[in-house]
Amino acid sequence: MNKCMIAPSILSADFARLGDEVEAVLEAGADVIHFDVMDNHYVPNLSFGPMICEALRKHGITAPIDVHLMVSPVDDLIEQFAEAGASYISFHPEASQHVDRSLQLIEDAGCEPGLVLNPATPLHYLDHVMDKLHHILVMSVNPGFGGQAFIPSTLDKLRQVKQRVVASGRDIRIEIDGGVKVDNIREIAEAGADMFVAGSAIFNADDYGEVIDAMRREIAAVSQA
Ligand SMILES: O=C(CO)[C@@H](O)[C@H](O)COP(=O)(O)O
Repeated sequence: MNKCMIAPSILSADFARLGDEVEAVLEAGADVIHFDVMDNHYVPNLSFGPMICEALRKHGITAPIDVHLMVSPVDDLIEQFAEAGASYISFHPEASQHVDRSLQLIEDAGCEPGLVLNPATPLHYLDHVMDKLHHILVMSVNPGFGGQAFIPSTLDKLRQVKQRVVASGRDIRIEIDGGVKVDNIREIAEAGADMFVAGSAIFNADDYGEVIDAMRREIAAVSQA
């Protein structure tokens, strides 16, 4: 497995200065830009679509863009995000009529496919599709808003996802999203995550680099233990 990745969620960025904000977190050491797409239907909030993703690419952002689709239906947006410059695209299985087909559409569009599991979404959604997954995103809050508190029961869920990934023998990233902070990232890493989405913890700080460095130190403490 490659190194652990820090993925700031731009949902907590200053939208009036989005290009500069994304450059700033990348300069501060982020690996991936996490892009939360909300449709005010699958989740009770509305965020941004493919035009903003394309604008970031035009602004010169070359880092991977990790698109998290909180939308229903799913398939219509896949091609649009691939054309807009998405690198990874994940969706919620209960929002897709045909999960295998949606995963294949992402792959065919040239992006890395992933599935997202809400805190109460059963793991059986992973059955029969592990061979198609590049990443599994475990939500540690209910989707729709930044700044929520981490739900502790998702640690056990992470451990179970990790077991499934190990049993599959495949190199599937395990991503965690929601309420990730410097003071809980170590136990999250211990439970099996290797890609960490953090919105408010990074963008609400005065010094993005300080938070990202502190997160990396906490994660490194697990690998050295
Ligand atoms: O997908 C979501 C929320 O639906 C997340 O990506 C949040 O944006 C993470 O924000 P913090 O909990 O880190 O503030």
